[in-house]
Amino acid sequence: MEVTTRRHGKSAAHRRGGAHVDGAILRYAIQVLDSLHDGVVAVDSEGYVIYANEANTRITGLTRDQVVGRHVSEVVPNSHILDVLASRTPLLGVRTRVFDHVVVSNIVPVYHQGRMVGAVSVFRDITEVLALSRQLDEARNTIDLLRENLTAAPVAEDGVIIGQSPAAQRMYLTARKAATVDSPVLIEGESGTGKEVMARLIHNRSARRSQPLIAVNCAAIPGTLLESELFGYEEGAFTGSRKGGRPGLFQLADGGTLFLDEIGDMDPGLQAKLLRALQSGEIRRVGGTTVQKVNVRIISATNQNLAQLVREKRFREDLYYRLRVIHLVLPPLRERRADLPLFLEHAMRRVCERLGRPPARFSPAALRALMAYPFPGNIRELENVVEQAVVLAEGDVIDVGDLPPDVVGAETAAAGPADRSGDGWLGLNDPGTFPTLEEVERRVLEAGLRAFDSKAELARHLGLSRATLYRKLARYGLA
Ligand SMILES: Nc1ncnc2c1ncn2[C@@H]1O[C@H](COP(=O)(O)OP(=O)(O)OP(=O)(O)O)[C@@H](O)[C@H]1O
Repeated sequence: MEVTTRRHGKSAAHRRGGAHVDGAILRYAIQVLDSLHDGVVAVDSEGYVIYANEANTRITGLTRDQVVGRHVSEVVPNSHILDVLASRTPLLGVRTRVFDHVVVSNIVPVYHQGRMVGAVSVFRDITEVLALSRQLDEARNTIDLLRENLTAAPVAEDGVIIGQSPAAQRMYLTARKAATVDSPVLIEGESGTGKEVMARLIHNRSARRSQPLIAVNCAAIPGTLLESELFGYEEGAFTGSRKGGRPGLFQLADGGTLFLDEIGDMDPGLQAKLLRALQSGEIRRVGGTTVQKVNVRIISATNQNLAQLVREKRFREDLYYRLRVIHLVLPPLRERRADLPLFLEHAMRRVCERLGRPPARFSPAALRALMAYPFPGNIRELENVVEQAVVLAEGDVIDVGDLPPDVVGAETAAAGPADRSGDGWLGLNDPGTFPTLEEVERRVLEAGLRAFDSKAELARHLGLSRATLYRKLARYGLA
């Protein structure tokens, strides 16, 4: 390779005389190239490597001996140097993966006396930059998530716990919107998840709040009786009917809200009459001939899967869609563990007030046991457990011994070494209880939240970034 300087117009080799100076300058130039932080690889016009600097070794892990003299395609199969040789035009800012590094290169053809003699690639390792930018993205996501949580709904309102989990907050926002309109609302959820509480919250925030909210449990009243309960009856409609007849709940709720609990248990004949009343906005008393206009907002609830009842033809499809204009699904407590401390504290305050006792608190061990218990009866069961414990406790600290045996047993079962080590812990012994991967992930996250002091520690242990852990927790309503 000939190296010349043009500082004084003449070649330095010519001025200082011969090969000795060329050699010195060449050595100096090579020192310069080797001291660069960026990698440099030069190839001849056929693509054989004639030079690679030290940074190339640091970045690619390949020594000079492994590179120089070999064809560039053997060294880095996806190298863009060959493209430059073929096109004879520079390629700037091109990104290439070299083994486990990502580099960004500027590749230019080298000309000597008008003839292309090769190409040189100067590249920079951006692996770390990419990793940092990924971390920055994750940090941004976490900030967004936290900001969303901070600016979202309150955690409690009018004695109703909303909860902190994103699922609960979303549900609350839907309920708040539901309060601004008159459309029918269907609330689904297991027993004790707070369906009636939610219905009252919607009514109390709506323009109808000064009018009555009438609640009726459709499962508790036999079909024919329920019809006259809902629509009222005329005098003489049936044996034993009251003189002058009686107004129905629709009439009593006029201007307000009618809460139809356990709607899934309504018999098919009555379903048809209810649908007619909702479509026309008119009701007809049992035994009556005239119709009466009513202005009633319907909120219905069920702990059954109404869509499934529709599929089984046990619930009218047209009525289902009529009732389900706004659809709220209340999660069971086991799917919103992050909200458990709020519910426990709320129940404790209420129970102590009701019993006229000074405020009590849970010992850490009692709290751990409660956090491990699945509460199949949901918030209602949680309230009963707290009341039982407060009644049994001697002082103002509720300890494990004050909790019902079921609750304590659950923790032992969840944490017992024999259980945890065996496949039985996840129900892997039986196809009937065999979990999906999602269920396994959820259960591991739930257990992790109990086992580790902080989410940062849990994320580290699971080998997840904090943002990924937060996203997963949010997905399962555990954030
Ligand atoms: N968000 C909440 N905040 C505070 N307490 C609640 C909340 N939700 C429910 N509760 C309490 O839990 C108990 C059960 O609530 P609710 O009767 O509304 O449940 P439900 O889903 O309608 O039950 P069911 O299906 O058995 O009728 C009530 O005592 C209620 O006060």
